[in-house]
Amino acid sequence: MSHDSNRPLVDTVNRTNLLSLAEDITQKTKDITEYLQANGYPQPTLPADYVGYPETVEYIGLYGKLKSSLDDLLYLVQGPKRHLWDLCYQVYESAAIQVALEFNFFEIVPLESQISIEALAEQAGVDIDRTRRIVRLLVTKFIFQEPTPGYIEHNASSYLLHVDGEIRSTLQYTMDEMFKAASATADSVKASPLKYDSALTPFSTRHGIPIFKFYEQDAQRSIRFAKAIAGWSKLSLNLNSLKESFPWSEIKGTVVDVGGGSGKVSITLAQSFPDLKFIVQDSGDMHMAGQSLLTDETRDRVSFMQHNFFDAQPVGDAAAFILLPGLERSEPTTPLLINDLILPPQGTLTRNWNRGFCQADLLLLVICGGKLRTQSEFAALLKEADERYEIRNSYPEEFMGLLEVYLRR
Ligand SMILES: C[S@@+](CC[C@H](N)C(=O)[O-])C[C@H]1O[C@@H](n2cnc3c(N)ncnc32)[C@H](O)[C@@H]1O
Repeated sequence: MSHDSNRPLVDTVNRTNLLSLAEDITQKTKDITEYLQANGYPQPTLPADYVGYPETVEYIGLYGKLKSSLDDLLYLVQGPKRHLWDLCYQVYESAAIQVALEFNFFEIVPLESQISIEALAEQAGVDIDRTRRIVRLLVTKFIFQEPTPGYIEHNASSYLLHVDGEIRSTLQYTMDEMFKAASATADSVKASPLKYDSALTPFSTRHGIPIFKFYEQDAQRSIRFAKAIAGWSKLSLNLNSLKESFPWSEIKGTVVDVGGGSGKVSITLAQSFPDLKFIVQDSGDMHMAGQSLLTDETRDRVSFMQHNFFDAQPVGDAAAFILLPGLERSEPTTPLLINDLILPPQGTLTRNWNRGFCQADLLLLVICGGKLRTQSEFAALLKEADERYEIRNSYPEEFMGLLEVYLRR
């Protein structure tokens, strides 16, 4: 989605009037209903296995506008005390999801039928009392349902966590190592209130070592992290926009995907551009998760290489580098493609979109002392590394931005 479509439109709604907001919500709901009808989508009724939501730019835009008004109405109707009350309880809701994930509740509850809470507890190896209390809180948050007292079945969200191991990994690593790291954020700021870097992060405050050292030492969590990154792209990122934002069919040869994780991006590109080969470089054990993502049409063209991107780049003569370069030894036309979020200028986004960017920005702070950057901040950072870097194109597509950078020769 281009940011233009997210910019606040001239807004005639009185956002501090309940009925004015409610009428706006009715109108925006009608817009969605009409969009679904006109484009042949069913109206959502949410059976557990329902996955029919359009993943189109138009639908995401319509949904975002409705959500903004729903948020405004809720805040107006509940007021600050209830709002702060809810914020406090978010911690305990996360605690419940943490236990459900750790003890495999999502896989234990069968796909098509109910299970008694007793049987769930027994298979999970947790006492009935705590199992019951945890699932009952989750049911109120649209995770599982309890159609008959004492019996649990999937709703659409828990169903997705049952069937999709990558999305499940995204929730698991978030509620495990990342949630623990996030809870050490104030401690980390206290330890160094006026400056931060990639060594002093909430993650290292909580776990004792920086994030990628942590994964180097823990093969199981490293594989889960690779799957989790692939899961993120299913939940929020639109890989299609990456396919469209650069003329991949015009380059020939090998693309080096630096810090490419499990290779999800390369494999997706390889499926659409059969003339390109990819080398996925990563310092961790990510390739183990990547092997299982390969398909027959991509197996010969996507390879994995363990490589620390702080060491000299072993591949020269590449067609393109995603993220970090070995540009000196490649043609001057070889682009460095930085695939990252590009922060739009402040004040140009709706609150929903702004929240999404701010959340990702804090995630980077917590895990590696990183941050989101605007295009001009990227330009300044690149110049710090080498004066000759030039950004020639940018595609600030929602959460799949791309900067096309060249080394001037
Ligand atoms: C957020 S993930 C991105 C994965 C992939 N590019 C994607 O978009 O799906 C960052 C990746 O960088 C890798 N990484 C971190 N430090 C590295 C280093 N020093 N050398 C190589 N890879 C590194 C991590 O192992 C991880 O897979």
